[in-house]
Amino acid sequence: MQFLNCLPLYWGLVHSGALLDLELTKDTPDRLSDALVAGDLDIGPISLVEYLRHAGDLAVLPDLAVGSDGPVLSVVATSALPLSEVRTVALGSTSRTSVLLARMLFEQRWGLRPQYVTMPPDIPLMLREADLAVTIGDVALRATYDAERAGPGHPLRVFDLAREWREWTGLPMVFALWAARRSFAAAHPGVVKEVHEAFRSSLDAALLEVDEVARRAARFEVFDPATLARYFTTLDFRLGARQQAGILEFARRAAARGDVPPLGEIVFASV
Ligand SMILES: C=C(O[C@@H]1C=C(C(=O)O)C=C[C@H]1O)C(=O)O
Repeated sequence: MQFLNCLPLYWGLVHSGALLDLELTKDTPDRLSDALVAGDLDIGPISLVEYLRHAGDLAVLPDLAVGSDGPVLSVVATSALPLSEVRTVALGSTSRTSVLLARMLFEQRWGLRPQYVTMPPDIPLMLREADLAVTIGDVALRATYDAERAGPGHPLRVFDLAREWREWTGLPMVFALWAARRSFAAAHPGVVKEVHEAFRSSLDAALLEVDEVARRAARFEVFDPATLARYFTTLDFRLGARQQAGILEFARRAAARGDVPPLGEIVFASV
């Protein structure tokens, strides 16, 4: 995914030369999700909502996710107004899960009924059309840091949607996971295992030397090394019991609203 959040996952692939014989694809999460579902990708990251819509066709790679157990810094609602005065909401077009999370929070947690419009993820443009903007990824991370740096004088309020979810449910939020199409996993178990191992060890290596990863990444990103190191260690890449409980709770609430079919169980690929 062409977001900073995946850099630790891909970091070690470059060093180890793993997966060089596979074709790697880079795109926004919404497009990668569509490609996996359509069968144009065999293994890839998938936004949680899209997983829930197609769980029957997919096998989840264990122990790999993009989420957070508390604030995530890069999934935010931004507004010049207090929430109670928000009437219109612009939802960023690269997100599937965070925009549904935002709707749940508005409607079920805060008891508000704003009008929604979907737009490309550009906060100034979104705030020209709507009272509040929901964005993910690097744009959202920038908004968090601008607000932190400016302090109380900042004209915009920034709401971290993973923090809101955690306060609401007591659980981590999982935004994306990795999955293979089940037909592919059945036909090529060795490839799924190899890809899983490559990602896992890449991630472990990156998190072990996170300051070095942040320092190098800062050379070609707008964020400084300390900011990047904090972000990489804020993200939760695990898919353990708590994260799975977070997924099941999100699935239950999303199904109750009619946004996704009910989730039976999470079927994992054997690796
Ligand atoms: C934490 C993030 O999670 C992302 C949120 C997604 C979504 O809302 O659909 C999809 C992929 C994840 O990368 C982020 O992008 O900042």
